[in-house]
Amino acid sequence: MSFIDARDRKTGNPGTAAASVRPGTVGVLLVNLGTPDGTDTKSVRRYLSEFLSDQRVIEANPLVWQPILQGIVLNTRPRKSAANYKRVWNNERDESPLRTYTRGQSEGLQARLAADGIAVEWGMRYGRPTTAGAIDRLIERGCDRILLLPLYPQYSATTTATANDQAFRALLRLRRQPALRTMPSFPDDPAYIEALAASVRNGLAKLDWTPDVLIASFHGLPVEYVQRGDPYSTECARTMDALRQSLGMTPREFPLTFQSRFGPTRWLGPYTEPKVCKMARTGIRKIVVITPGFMADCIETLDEIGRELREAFLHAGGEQFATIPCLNDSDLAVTLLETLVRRELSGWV
Ligand SMILES: C=CC1=C(C)c2cc3[nH]c(cc4nc(cc5[nH]c(cc1n2)c(C)c5CCC(=O)O)C(CCC(=O)O)=C4C)c(C)c3C=C
Ligand SMILES: [Fe+2]
Ligand SMILES: [Fe+2]
Repeated sequence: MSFIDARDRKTGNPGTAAASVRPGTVGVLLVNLGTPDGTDTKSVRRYLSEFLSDQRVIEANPLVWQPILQGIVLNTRPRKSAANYKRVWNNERDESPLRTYTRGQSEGLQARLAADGIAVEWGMRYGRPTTAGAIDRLIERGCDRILLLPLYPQYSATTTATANDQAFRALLRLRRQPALRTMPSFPDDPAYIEALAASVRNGLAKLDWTPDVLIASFHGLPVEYVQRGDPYSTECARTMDALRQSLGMTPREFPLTFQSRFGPTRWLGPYTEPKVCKMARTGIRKIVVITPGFMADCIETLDEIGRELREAFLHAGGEQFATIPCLNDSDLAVTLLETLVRRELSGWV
């Protein structure tokens, strides 16, 4: 038995590899990070185990890292993370907000592209729905050309590259592969900056107070990864330069910070929480926080920023704290995705 046949059988979907392709259909696959299936410790442990075993995410030697992960991290972190996930969970759908918004983005984009005969599906890098399953669904819908769109405006090997890896890994199973095109990151694309600027303006207009400072908090990354060539921090800076210019703000009025530090190594700074607490202690009383690197609200924005950072700022002497939601499945987000996709499909449609 060949490798490919064995894998086709394993998916239980041998027909997708050959028979059902109607040549000519173009598909778009939105990929986000991933999320646990439930808020129980076991589901969170399973998810974190897959996520933190990815060598794109943790570059340490697996012979050293796996005993630490399995023996220490996965015996402590899942309980705390499960409690955090419970606080932000979408109980109506029994799923995490990240999954709800990613589905919403996919459905919104599908509605915009249906008349052009373009199929849209969504999947996750870790957990469910899987990237491979989403590719299978696109193939079942007749796609022989797929545009892969990792939902990260700023490129990082830890996010964009591993999403691409996973899609190409899924193709390993297939005898007849679709063509796969990957979307470049879009850190200062005018369509992205316009959507962010509009969301800032909308968010500020809803407040009956004016912030002393607007803070842009991005997910962090180990400094060492940047030193080895990851362009993430440069791309975050490009986003901020363009967004400040669009809003007519200075770095002092609209600083860039990094959140979600994990582990003992040095991460990109300044770290969001110490920076914000220092601001509170030095007389800044009212802040608004936006998280432009996240296309959808998730545990990192809703709990770490919306709850933990709020508490820390108020505790340090702050008086007013608000967050601006991520683009989520708003019209702004869907218009952004449609603009990026239509441009990137040039030559295919
Ligand atoms: C070394 C560890 C990590 C790196 C590197 C990392 C990079 C990175 N992550 C995102 C986006 C998200 N991360 C999310 C959660 C999350 N991230 C890490 C660790 C690293 N991330 C952990 C351990 C967790 C889980 C948090 C917990 O409380 O257990 C999420 C949210 C997922 C959700 O379901 O809500 C996102 C989104 C980016 C953009 C990035 C690199 C730039
Ligand atoms: Fe992360
Ligand atoms: Fe976090």
